[in-house]
Amino acid sequence: MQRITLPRPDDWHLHLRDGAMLRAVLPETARHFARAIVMPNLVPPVVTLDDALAYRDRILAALPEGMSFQPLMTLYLTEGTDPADVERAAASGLVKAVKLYPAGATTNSQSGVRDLTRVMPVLETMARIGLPLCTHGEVTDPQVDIFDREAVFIDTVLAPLRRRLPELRVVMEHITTEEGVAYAAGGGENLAATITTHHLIINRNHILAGGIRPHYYCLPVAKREKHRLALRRAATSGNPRYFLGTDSAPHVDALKEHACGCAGCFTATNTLSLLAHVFEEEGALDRLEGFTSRHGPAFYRLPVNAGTIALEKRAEPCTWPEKIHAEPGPVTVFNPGFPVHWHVLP
Ligand SMILES: NC(=O)N[C@@H](CC(=O)O)C(=O)O
Ligand SMILES: [Zn+2]
Ligand SMILES: [Zn+2]
Repeated sequence: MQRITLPRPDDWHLHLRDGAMLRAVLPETARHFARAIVMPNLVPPVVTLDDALAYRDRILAALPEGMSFQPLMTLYLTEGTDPADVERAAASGLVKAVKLYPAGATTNSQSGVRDLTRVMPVLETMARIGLPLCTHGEVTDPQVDIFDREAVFIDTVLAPLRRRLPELRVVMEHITTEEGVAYAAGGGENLAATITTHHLIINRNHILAGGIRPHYYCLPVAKREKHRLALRRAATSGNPRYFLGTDSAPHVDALKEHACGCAGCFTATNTLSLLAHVFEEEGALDRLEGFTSRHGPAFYRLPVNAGTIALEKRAEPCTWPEKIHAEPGPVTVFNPGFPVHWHVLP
């Protein structure tokens, strides 16, 4: 029997939603993760420090008795964001990043940024105080093929921005391409990238070949196999530029299994077991703790968590509920499509 022990992990990109959905999904994350960077794409979005503090209170109120979890808050960058509010938010110690959604790029991104020049005063403030910018790195130009939108974002938005403001600290969220892997590798210490669990497991065939599988549809959409392999090499490389951001994104089944289905994979429940499986396949189990527990805190300038979590490889496969039952409706748990034997110990 094989066993591994990790410093308690963190999730550097998570969607918790609000209200009844928040209550249903929060325990799935808090069971295994000590902290998470909580995405601000609520309706209406979490824009100001006051919004973030109120949302943080709702998250803590939704946490079941006996569980501990620290939400690391983010602000949703809009063209009306006030640099002084961002500076106060950073000084509060409770807001750890600002999130850039190009308007129209993904779920609830309508209030995002259309013209980067309008947010330059905010970005200059963030560069000065060292507050990271988390990016949903896809262009929204309908002329650009959806499979190219990340690479085009890097060339036409991110690289020019970083040349203009090299001190700005940037996290490329949920990278999905070899171009993303390469750009993050060469970006120096002000740049990092999160990688999701599902993008290490599925490529675009999983979504489209032999029938359309809406529960594998997320944004950025999974790409061809060579990109998945590049992500696996990056995640298991030991390079501190890369760390885990699950992008676990619950949507009720009725909205996933729909003529115009929502983007998002819900992986909070089984992420750690899946990651152990992937890292073992890559012969890199010893590097799992860097990815889940050390590289993220190093970038965000936070301590590594004091507690630990153990996983054990057993002959019998893990079992998970097929769905989480939230009051607004069931949420399908990500199905990797193969048996997984790494059990998280209670
Ligand atoms: N990743 C997704 O496919 N969906 C996310 C938004 C996002 O992270 O882009 C969501 O909020 O549902
Ligand atoms: Zn995103
Ligand atoms: Zn996300």
